[in-house]
Amino acid sequence: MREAIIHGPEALIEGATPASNLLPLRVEGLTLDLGGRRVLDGLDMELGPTGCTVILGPNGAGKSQLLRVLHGLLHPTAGVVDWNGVTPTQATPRQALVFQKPVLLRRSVAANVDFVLRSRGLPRARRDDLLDHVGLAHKARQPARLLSGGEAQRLALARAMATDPDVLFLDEPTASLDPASVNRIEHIIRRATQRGTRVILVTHDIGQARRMADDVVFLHGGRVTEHAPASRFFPQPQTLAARAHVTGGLVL
Ligand SMILES: Nc1ncnc2c1ncn2[C@@H]1O[C@H](COP(=O)(O)OP(=O)(O)OP(=O)(O)O)[C@@H](O)[C@H]1O
Repeated sequence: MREAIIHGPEALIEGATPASNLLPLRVEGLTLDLGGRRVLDGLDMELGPTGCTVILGPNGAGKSQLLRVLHGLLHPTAGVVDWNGVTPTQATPRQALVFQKPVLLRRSVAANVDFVLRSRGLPRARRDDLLDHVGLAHKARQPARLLSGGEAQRLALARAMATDPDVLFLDEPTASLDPASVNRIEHIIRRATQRGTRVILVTHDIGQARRMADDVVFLHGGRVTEHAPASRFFPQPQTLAARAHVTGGLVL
């Protein structure tokens, strides 16, 4: 049996004001079967009110499917997902999920943000600030399909932040981006966290995990095998699998 090290919600991150009453998040016995396969297997965890949680784990561990269940896109086969008394489906409108491959409309950069603002009945006047915030104001009239990978990710972030979500899920937002683009996106995420947005980030970039994480959830075989503050996780991962993952070894 795998060792499970679960810690409760962390203290408030200094300087951050929780914008949300969706936290803490409590997950108990979360099980998800897909295509006759058990993808999440009795997963338990609890996330505190502020900061950035990084979810680490090898390919196929269940990280992306976990984000989908927490966000209410997939219904669990069994178990409890409790957003402070609210179900994932009820919580969905107050959350945003950015996929690894940004989903953008075949319209201009500006129209991509306008679409989100309009769909939520929010003033279009916010668009210029949002584009400025992600460094894309000068590309507002350009078709979104002509953006580079890093620019497209930043536009996806602008769209996600247009609704001022309480919780922002990011699934490998900087995969295959150059170091400067990674830096810009990390800066945007950090500012969101400082403003009180709760960030839950999946990444395979251990350097990024070290830079961004307040706490780390290590997922293996559809289970949380370790959950600890980053300051404790990185120097001393408690499980063999987490140790191997952090040092680039083979996770069995
Ligand atoms: N629709 C599906 N039917 C059956 N199995 C699925 C389905 N979708 C995902 N899976 C399986 O669920 C497991 C977890 O997938 P998931 O995408 O969550 O992994 P991950 O940890 O995000 O991996 P990666 O790091 O490679 O992105 C994988 O083994 C995958 O093959």
